[in-house]
Amino acid sequence: MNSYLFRNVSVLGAAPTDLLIRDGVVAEAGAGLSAPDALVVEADGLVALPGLVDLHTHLREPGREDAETVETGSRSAALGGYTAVCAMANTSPVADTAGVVEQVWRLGREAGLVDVQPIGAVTVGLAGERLAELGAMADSAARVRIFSDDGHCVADPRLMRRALEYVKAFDGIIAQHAEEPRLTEGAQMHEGEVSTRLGLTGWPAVAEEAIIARDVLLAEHVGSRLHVCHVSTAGSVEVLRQAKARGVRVTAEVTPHHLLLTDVRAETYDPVFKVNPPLRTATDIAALRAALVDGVIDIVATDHAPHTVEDKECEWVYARPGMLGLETALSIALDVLGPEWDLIAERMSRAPARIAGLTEHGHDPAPGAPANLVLVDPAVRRVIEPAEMASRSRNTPYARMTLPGRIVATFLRGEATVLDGKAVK
Ligand SMILES: NC(=O)N[C@@H](CC(=O)O)C(=O)O
Ligand SMILES: [Zn+2]
Ligand SMILES: [Zn+2]
Repeated sequence: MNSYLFRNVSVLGAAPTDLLIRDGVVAEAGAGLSAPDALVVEADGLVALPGLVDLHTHLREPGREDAETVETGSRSAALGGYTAVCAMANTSPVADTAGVVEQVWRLGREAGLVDVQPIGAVTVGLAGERLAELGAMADSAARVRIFSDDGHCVADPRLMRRALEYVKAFDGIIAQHAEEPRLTEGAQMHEGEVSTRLGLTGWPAVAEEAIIARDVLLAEHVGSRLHVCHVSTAGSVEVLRQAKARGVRVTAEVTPHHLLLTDVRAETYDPVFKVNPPLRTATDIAALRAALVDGVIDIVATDHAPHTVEDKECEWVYARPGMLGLETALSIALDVLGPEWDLIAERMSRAPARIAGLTEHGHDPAPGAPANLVLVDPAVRRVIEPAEMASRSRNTPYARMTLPGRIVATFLRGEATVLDGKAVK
């Protein structure tokens, strides 16, 4: 096992110091450390953060290895500064059995670039009809604690209630894709001025808000934990604000793209901007940003959703919804929040690690902490080139945009997964 000595690193923006990484932990911190056996990383100008944790990643394996694999998605994650990702269940076959979640978990260990924590499906085949074997997935080697039918909403309120009740026994969470399906039939983009002008069927904000309102009431009624995926509207923020004020056990995420891009992008008819929930308005963005700062929204999660060229470079109405996110998330956060390192560490590492129960992750780099961390150069501005991404897919909405921040190095349990901005394996 290698040891590393970071010279003159700024831990979360503090005055520069040295950090010694040894045996998988941060062994020492302080000025002028020496360790003759350690590999030296000259870290002037670099900021050390706890390794990022993504609560919402689509790795596509098993079933759509042409779009992403556990390995390529893990590499994408490491390059984005992540040390752990939660893999969504909408694979083929669906991750609705102990067998499939164990397979994904094992593939993650084999790739060895980030910790891959499988999410289990709530219902068999994501069909929304009967509960999947939640207990068996929880007891499996993958130790599943988060369950989600993401891509689909658990629309049946009785099923949602039973799922919330069921996972309470092992402090599990239901992560809901909040979309009332009857209100979004045929929907192509946010329902508003732009959809009217373009003549595309709208996805109204109320389709999200109505499900969140229902679910916080259900979670309150049964005393269970609810997590709301990809919150996208100002109205959702208000529902969550009220629920949290009443003490409902609800957490919520926002994606980088919903913090930055609006429905006006649909004017290009470029399906790279087609996503679920859809890009909303500037008013929504302002509310989401404020909620992320004040804590009504707990975390940033990427909803990294790779799709092949065939599924994406076609007419808007035929294109699959979804965008890449892992390799650009920290840059978007920096762009949106500025160098607010403590806030970024909280929303992108500590809080998601807490919610997911990933106890090895989300620790600030300090003596005794597991060495899951990332070194960022905030001074660099980089041009996003889809062809340079490690993801097997190319559907980034940020192509050719200039964004702040470069991930210089990522460490998983004290071993580099990224060095000099390049994946180690
Ligand atoms: N976000 C998306 O537009 N697509 C996701 C599913 C989802 O997150 O709902 C996908 O799996 O492609
Ligand atoms: Zn979703
Ligand atoms: Zn998703």
